[in-house]
Amino acid sequence: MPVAERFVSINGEGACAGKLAAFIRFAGCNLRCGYCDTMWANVPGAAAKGETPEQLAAWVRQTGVECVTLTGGEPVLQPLLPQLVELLLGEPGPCERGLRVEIETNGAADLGELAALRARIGDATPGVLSFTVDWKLPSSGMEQRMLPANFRLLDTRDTVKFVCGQGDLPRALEVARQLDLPGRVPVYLSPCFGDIEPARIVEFMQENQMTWATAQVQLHKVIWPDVERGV
Ligand SMILES: C[S@@+](CC[C@H](N)C(=O)[O-])C[C@H]1O[C@@H](n2cnc3c(N)ncnc32)[C@H](O)[C@@H]1O
Ligand SMILES: Nc1nc2[nH]cc(C(=O)O)c2c(=O)[nH]1
Ligand code: SF4
Ligand SMILES: [Mg+2]
Repeated sequence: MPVAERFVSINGEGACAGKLAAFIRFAGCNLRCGYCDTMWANVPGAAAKGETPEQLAAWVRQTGVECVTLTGGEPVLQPLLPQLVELLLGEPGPCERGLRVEIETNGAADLGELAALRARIGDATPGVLSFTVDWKLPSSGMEQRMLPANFRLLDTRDTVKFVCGQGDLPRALEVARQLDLPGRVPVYLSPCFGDIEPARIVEFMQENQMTWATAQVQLHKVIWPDVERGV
């Protein structure tokens, strides 16, 4: 599998924000979001080290952390991802309750196989798998690529993330309602970094009584504003 980088940091996004996590970033993506902060990992021929699922699972074990984030680029494009996920879910984890494996995915890669794997494995493995799925909004330039079927596969273990740029907030609310997310899947609203004031997101939530949504700023960019890799 083409690994652009792997590192331990605190998770800066999603339901595990603030917790130590082992990150594996795969090279290559099927989208080109205008704001992408990891374009360096997406370009054809991006530097990547070939590693097997077994090697990656061994590295995760050696880190000693409980949370694992599989990201990219677009991790769901990797044909061996289900194999890696199955290995990770079978790991005992540092606290003997298994690993919390999170897949960060863009909404434009079919989640059917991974959702079926999760249903098949069920409670038989110690680990837990969750999907953090973006719905790309107009400012990304990629909204037409979203696969609504992906969002029907999600439940309370998962997260739908709306990265909001200028003018995107009303569309995020409309999509959340159309996809029947409130009360069914946790929803996070995150500012496209540097593009809109986070306070604008909070105001919008207040104006629209979005009690079901969570506002979130990318924590790692607050802590390490000028560092692009390895955090
Ligand atoms: C780099 S992407 C990799 C995973 C997958 N390709 C995706 O888009 O979800 C990880 C997360 O970073 C977010 N992201 C990328 N650039 C961003 C930016 N400039 N501001 C805020 N979030 C950003 C994406 O929207 C996504 O939720
Ligand atoms: N610290 C940190 N947390 C993250 N959570 C999701 C990330 C990603 O790029 O998918 C990310 C990242 O790049 N760094
Ligand atoms: S889908 Fe994710 S990795 Fe791909 S361009 Fe968009 S933000 Fe970047
Ligand atoms: Mg990132």
